[in-house]
Amino acid sequence: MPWKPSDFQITSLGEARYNAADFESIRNVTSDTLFVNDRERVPHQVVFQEGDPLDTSRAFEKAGPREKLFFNPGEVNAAIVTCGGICPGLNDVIRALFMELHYIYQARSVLGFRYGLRGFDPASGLDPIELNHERVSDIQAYGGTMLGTSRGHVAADVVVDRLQAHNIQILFVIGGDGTQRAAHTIWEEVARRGAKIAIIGVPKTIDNDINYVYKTFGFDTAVSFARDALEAAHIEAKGNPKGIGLVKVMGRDSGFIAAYATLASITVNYTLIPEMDFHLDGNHGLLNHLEKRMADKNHAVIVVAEGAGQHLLPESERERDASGNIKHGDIGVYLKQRINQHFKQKGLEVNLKYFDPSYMLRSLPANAQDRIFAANLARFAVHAAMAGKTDMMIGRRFNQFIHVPIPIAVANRKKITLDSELWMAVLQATGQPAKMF
Ligand SMILES: Nc1ncnc2c1ncn2[C@@H]1O[C@H](COP(=O)(O)OP(=O)(O)O)[C@@H](O)[C@H]1O
Ligand SMILES: O=P(O)(O)OC[C@H]1O[C@](O)(COP(=O)(O)O)[C@@H](O)[C@@H]1O
Ligand SMILES: [Mg+2]
Repeated sequence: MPWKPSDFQITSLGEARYNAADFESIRNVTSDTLFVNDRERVPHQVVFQEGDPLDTSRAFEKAGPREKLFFNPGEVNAAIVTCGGICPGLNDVIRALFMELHYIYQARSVLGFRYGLRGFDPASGLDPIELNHERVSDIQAYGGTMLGTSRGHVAADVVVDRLQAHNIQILFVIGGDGTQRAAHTIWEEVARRGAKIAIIGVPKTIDNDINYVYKTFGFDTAVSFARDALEAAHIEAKGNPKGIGLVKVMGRDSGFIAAYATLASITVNYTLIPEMDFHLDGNHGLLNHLEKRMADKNHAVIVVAEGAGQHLLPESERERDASGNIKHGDIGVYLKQRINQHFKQKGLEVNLKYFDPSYMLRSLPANAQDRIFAANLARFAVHAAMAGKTDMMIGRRFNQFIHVPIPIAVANRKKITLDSELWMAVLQATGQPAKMF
């Protein structure tokens, strides 16, 4: 999508009306030097040609506590909702949002809407819960989200009716690309009504496919778990005559989990991701290559992302989920069948062990890195909201937390490019051919 200067402008609810320093609790933790002003920018690119000027026309607002606030914190009723698939760290975000709102800004109340956008629909019969210290204090120890989540459409006017009925001034929307699109439509409805409600996105996805967040929370935890699965597959492959370990991991449209788990484990011989084209048959196809490797090395490990090789599957297997996302056919099971069939037809022995740890790596509590990152996103989200920013998501680039207008964040999905350093590293670590077709 082409960038226009106006794309970079963060939407605000209006002029700042309060001084953060007037509020005792904020003054206690925020020194003057910590305040970030609205003119501080993080450039879109940091690599440039010597002699060429750095293009600063495309830059993001730097996130952080503002000296001037739009809301009087003590009058704020905030709400939180988690949408889409679960992910390690969701509870850390909820907990940190509550703690920052309650203890630092001393907001009046924090409500948690249940089971994603569905919780806003009166027809669902789901009432929001009032969060307090006791309710959130230990939730980080558990995977999933204490609020529940869901997929499926709920009209923006239904959501805004409910926000207004509860006199909410700030809504934190934790979710992936679909959720951020929903957040944008909610903001459009808020703006249409001229309501003073800030809509702030916190990016969440196990697939790590959201732009302008170098890595989403939960991704690190998922990669560690996927690495364990790859190592188990390697042990099975080496421990059995003519062993093949085949592991399917999540990654609907982007193969980041497969790629990073490959690099973390270095036991993988073939990494198959949605971004690559590959064939099974033919001279250059995977099966022929695998046959040669098995003759040579007697074992192999393959990791496949769930969205890889969909062109190989029958069309009829493709459905959509309640949110409209394509439900992929099971490439893992298909590969298992085709590999077994290939070796059987050739009269060659093979012992294939199939691992499908996909849901397991989403449901874990966050590891140390993800916990730190998730809580930081939450803190920066509260700072942005209190300053009256809206229709934006917290991102992170070049080690800086930034404000990303939601339309920019969802304009493109983050994917692995096949000429990237990441993919070169995967090719080097696996030794697989750059083309398998
Ligand atoms: N384009 C869209 N406009 C409005 N709401 C959307 C849109 N896409 C998804 N949603 C809603 O956002 C929520 C989460 O979306 P989903 O795609 O399931 O997960 P994720 O946010 O993790 O990508 C669902 O309730 C879905 O209906
Ligand atoms: O079965 P579910 O819960 O709909 O989730 C499956 C999908 O969720 C994901 O784990 C993450 O997707 P989201 O980021 O959209 O939540 C995908 O990798 C996977 O295709
Ligand atoms: Mg999504």
